Amino acid sequence: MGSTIVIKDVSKSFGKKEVLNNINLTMEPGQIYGLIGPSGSGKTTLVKIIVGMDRPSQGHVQVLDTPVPNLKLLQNIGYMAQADALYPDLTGEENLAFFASLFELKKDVKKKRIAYASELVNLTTHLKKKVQDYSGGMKRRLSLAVALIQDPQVLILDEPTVGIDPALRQSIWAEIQRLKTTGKTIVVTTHVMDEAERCDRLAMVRDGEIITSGSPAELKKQFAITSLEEVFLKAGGNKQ
Ligand SMILES: Nc1ncnc2c1ncn2[C@@H]1O[C@H](COP(=O)(O)OP(=O)(O)OP(=O)(O)O)[C@@H](O)[C@H]1O
Repeated sequence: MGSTIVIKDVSKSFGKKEVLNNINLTMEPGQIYGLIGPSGSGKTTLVKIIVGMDRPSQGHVQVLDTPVPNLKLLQNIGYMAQADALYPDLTGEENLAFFASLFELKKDVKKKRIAYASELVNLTTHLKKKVQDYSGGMKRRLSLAVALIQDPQVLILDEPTVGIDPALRQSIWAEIQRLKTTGKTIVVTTHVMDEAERCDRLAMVRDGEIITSGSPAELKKQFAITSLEEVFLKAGGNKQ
């Protein structure tokens, strides 16, 4: 098998507005990739194209050697969107059961996955509550549990820890690191620099282009500075 994700010459326009310009990236198993860049730079558009929710205007994407979009691929892609896509009238548990039912999971596996995912995001004691009564952070946590429910090979997390308190953020990151050691490919968009530090590779997106990429240490070296925050400000900040 080749790379998990191959993004080749991808551009995307909405009407006359070009949002992505000739993106090329490959992503390998057992690695965490961070997409960082200012608001509106195109990160969400890029991850939606990887998932197959948006189509590129030019270029193409392959995930697990399969051209995107492909319905079967969704069994192997866990996607946590920036906006929570949950059913407010259902309980947390019912939401998880519903999303689990979209995948080919045996009954006992499904039960275990629901227990694992709700435990991971610390929602076990709130599973019987309706989602409309959840706080914003609880909804984010449930969305993360949904993304993990089918034990996908590829995890795509769009700002996964926004609204999540520091202690839980630590445990979620510990789990992301563990999942990586099982060979999964993880893509995270983030504005949080200590999260960017935890990625193996970073791609900095600005105005729809990848202006630089490399490991956190490489980027710091390239810009001769010690913190990623400075890399962000130097390379990713407002255009002068
Ligand atoms: N469906 C759409 N129609 C028109 N313009 C869009 C659409 N989706 C995104 N855009 C535009 O594309 C640009 C990139 O948006 P995108 O959400 O990808 O940025 P982002 O880097 O993820 O931002 P943030 O960090 O704030 O989430 C923005 O200017 C946005 O307004």
